[in-house]
Amino acid sequence: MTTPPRLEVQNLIRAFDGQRVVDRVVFAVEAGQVACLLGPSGCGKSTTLRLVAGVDRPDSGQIFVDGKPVCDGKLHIPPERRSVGLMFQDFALFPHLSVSENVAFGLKGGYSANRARVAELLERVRMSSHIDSYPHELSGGEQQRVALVRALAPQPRVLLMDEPFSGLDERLRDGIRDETLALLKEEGTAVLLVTHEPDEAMRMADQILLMRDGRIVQQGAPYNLYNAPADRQAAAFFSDINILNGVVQGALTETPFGDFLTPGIPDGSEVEIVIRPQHLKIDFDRAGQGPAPTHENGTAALARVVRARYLGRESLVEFTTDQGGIALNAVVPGVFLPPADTPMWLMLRRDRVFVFPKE
Ligand SMILES: Nc1ncnc2c1ncn2[C@@H]1O[C@H](COP(=O)(O)OP(=O)(O)OP(=O)(O)O)[C@@H](O)[C@H]1O
Repeated sequence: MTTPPRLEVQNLIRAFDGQRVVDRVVFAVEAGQVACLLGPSGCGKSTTLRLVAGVDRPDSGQIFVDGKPVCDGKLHIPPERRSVGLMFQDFALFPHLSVSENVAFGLKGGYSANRARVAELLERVRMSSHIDSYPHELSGGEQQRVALVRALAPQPRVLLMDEPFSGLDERLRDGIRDETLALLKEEGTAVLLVTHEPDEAMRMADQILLMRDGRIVQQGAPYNLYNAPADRQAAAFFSDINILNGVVQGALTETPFGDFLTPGIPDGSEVEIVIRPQHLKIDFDRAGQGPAPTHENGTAALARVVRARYLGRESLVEFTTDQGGIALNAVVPGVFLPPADTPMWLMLRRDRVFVFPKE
């Protein structure tokens, strides 16, 4: 017999004032997996999380924990009986309780009956020396670590996290994210984490659930979402993008960068050819001569520099192609600041190009 997923959600629908903010949402999270609900503000991420937590009820759909229903058309198991831990944005620790008492809060028998578990968890997040401190004596990052182990102390089957790192200083964030991830993996908890930051989802998730207007528009490993986005908006969510517009003729679309295969799209349809700025190749002009076409990069097109800016780790160079006046941005590692009007040859890495019917 196969083990059911730790968390499974089937056809979840929730509407406010007749407007669906969660629309036929389906996903599953396995033990030891981090799934990130990712999407722009207002797309329904927090509402989905609240439904799973049990603090709100869906209009229809089912939620299962370890294969057992906790919510369906009739059944509504209250939040405290779902084996689900919560860690929300304002992870407020109880100010009148010490660190050890905070961590032991959800444990039967309190701190005195659970000294070993509390000590082990605090050790795990390097907070042992603060065991008797009170929340106001801790930094934001320290409070966050205590909040994490408080949520994990009762060994929930599923941990729900809503923008848990958003209150932290940016320099602290990466370290705490990595530490959190290591602890979650060790505990083997299934995690559903809400974020609107693609970088956070890429860093944390085994599985990204990309949401838009209440629906999950794509789900899969970070690599797949980045390298095989479902549509233009999904591509644009993870980085800036360049778009070349074209029209299909005989399963091909002609551009200054050569022809692109557009099979399955009817003749005369408009398409968008999308490429991320870091996937453009740039070559110098040699008296009007550019690089020869290649299988990997197609045909080179002559372009002029509009503006170049240094961004720290990389440089952003804006171009316009001579043919067709197409505006294209290229991201180049390090310092690369050619003056305006410099002619250069651009190529598109064919394996990094996405073709979508125009939306
Ligand atoms: N109790 C409610 N009553 C009416 N509308 C609500 C309620 N809760 C949420 N909404 C609406 O549902 C939509 C989705 O909200 P939700 O908080 O789930 O989005 P989100 O993706 O988590 O956004 P954010 O990242 O800004 O928190 C929003 O338009 C919001 O105004």
